[in-house]
Amino acid sequence: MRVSVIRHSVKCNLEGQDEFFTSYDEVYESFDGMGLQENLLRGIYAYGFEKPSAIQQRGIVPFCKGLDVIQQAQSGTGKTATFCSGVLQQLDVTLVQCQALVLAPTRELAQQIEKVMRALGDYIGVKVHACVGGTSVLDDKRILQAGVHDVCP
Ligand SMILES: Nc1ncnc2c1ncn2[C@@H]1O[C@H](COP(=O)(O)OP(=O)(O)OP(=O)(O)O)[C@@H](O)[C@H]1O
Repeated sequence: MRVSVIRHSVKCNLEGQDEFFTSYDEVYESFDGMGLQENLLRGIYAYGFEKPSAIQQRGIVPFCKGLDVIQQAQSGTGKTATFCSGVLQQLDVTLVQCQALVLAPTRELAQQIEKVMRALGDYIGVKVHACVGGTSVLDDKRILQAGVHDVCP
């Protein structure tokens, strides 16, 4: 399914119906209206976000509903916070085991995603770790063995 808005598009593929796309055109103009858990909302506001960006208005809720979401938007439009919010909303932090794997094409991006995930998930108590080149594999191993919810390799 494809929603196209000027320079922003969110494609959502409904699970089990991947042969065709249908429109998911709900727009949420505030974070409050998205049905996010309170501690995630606190993290979002504490990070300084007041109003969702265009891609966030369209992308966070379908992500939280478990739909497959492809986001396409220009750099700096808020895609990272969109999928971080979607991941954080669905985590069960009482289970200290890896529940999300975020793949990024560069070390810098993986570390940036780790930072945003940790900041937005601060009040949830999320444990995030970026596995990137140039750092100790032994440290990675130790941290992963101790348990994390989210890994950004
Ligand atoms: N709702 C928001 N309110 C205020 N600032 C925001 C909001 N969403 C994102 N930002 C800020 O805008 C900047 C760009 O956001 P982000 O990195 O999520 O964009 P992106 O689309 O993932 O960019 P890129 O494609 O370059 O990775 C960041 O500084 C982020 O903190």
